[in-house]
Amino acid sequence: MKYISTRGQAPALNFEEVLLTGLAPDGGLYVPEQLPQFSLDEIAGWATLSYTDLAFKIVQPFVGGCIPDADLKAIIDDTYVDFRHPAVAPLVQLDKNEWVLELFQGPTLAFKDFALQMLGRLLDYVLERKQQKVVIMGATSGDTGSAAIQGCKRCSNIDIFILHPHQRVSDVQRKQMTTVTEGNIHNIAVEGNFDDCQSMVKASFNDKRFLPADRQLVAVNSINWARIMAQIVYYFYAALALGGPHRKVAFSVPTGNFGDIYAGYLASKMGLPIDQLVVATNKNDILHRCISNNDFSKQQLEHTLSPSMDIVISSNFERMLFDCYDRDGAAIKDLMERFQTEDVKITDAAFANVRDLFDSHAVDDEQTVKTIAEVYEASEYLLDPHSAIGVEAARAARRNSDVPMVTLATAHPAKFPEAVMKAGYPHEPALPHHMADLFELPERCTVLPNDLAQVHKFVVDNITA
Ligand SMILES: Cc1ncc(COP(=O)(O)O)c(C=O)c1O
Ligand SMILES: N[C@@H](CCOP(=O)(O)O)C(=O)O
Repeated sequence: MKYISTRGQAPALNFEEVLLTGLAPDGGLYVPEQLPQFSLDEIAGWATLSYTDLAFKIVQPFVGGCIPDADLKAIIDDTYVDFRHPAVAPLVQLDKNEWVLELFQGPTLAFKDFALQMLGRLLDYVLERKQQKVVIMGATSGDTGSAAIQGCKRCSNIDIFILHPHQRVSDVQRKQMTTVTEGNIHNIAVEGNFDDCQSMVKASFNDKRFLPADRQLVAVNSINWARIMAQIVYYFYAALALGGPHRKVAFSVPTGNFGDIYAGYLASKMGLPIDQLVVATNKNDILHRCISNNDFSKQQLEHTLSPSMDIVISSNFERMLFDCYDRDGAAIKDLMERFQTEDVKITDAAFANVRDLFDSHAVDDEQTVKTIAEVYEASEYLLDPHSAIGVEAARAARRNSDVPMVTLATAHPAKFPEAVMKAGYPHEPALPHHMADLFELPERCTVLPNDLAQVHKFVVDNITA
């Protein structure tokens, strides 16, 4: 399995190389040259597999022999041990043909654990084998950071630096990151927004000269292909549980960096019959405007009750556009470079492709709160604000009520007490047992200005010997 860049000018890599990188040297993102294809009969044969056995079937072809099967199987078997539900990703029914897929049963209570528990173990395995030390830089709007820290904190070959927007993540999210005080974990609160953090991380990948020569820079954000790969699995798992592949299923996905829904799009390209993919956004609705109206113009980032989706510049949309432009790397390079400085439109042909693949809907804070309240009233099921946006978008954009519609519940409501209590829930939702002492633990975090040179100095000064 080879991985190529969306901008067409970088050397192809194998899985191990792509795991240990971030952006391609031409500024693009890596994607598989060819996707594995599964027949309906093959997929149907997986209906009784456990989550981990299914994950192995889907992940193994992407690894392309870089890790022996027995070792890969052991890594995947270990990946979900800390999930709190035996199904790993349980489905909960809200109404006739309306479901939520709970992706928050992992250690940090968000869907990011699915990929970052695996990524941490893959990195540990590969780095031990190569006896190599690396630096991780990641940007978070609240959830990737803690999931990456939990996934990687035991890896002695990794120093991890996580940038989050200062005072713009929830208290639970911040404490999940800053109370992990192992020496190789560094939290940086940037005086800026998530886009600022993400653009500093991407700039670091584009020019790595700030790092000592013996350290490679590795990504934990969804620019890292391995993140996307692990997220494909739960689309198959949910569809199989609801009668797939011989019955189509629809998905609604709370969206920010476009990694999660892109994984759903890949699942369908790999052979899973999916009826509809709904891109659900908050008021930061560039993706909704682009998908519905070919308006790909950047607007000021707004802070909302769903802070993890407060993202304007969405990394993985480029991966999807690459396909919608018939894999024309030069056209994507031109489009993405112009997108930095001007309002762009995608070509008519690419727009038609996008419209074929996705529906979209944007939900503001007022409606988010209303949906949390309505769903709780109707079924006593408490949604977090991100998942509520997914449910609301599913209801608004749904095309066929005979098809099961699955909303990805991307976070646990206890991470976002503000939104939940605005919806009339009488108290802060309880944190699961393993986090009961979160608010008593000491925190370690460094506040830095929105300045790349200062962030780089901090990174270099804190790399362990
Ligand atoms: C809780 C939650 N929901 C949804 C999203 C959006 O997912 P994606 O960035 O993969 O589109 C995020 C962050 O990315 C998140 O943390
Ligand atoms: N919502 C994310 C933003 C980063 O997204 P990623 O999937 O690219 O890591 C977060 O919670 O940090």
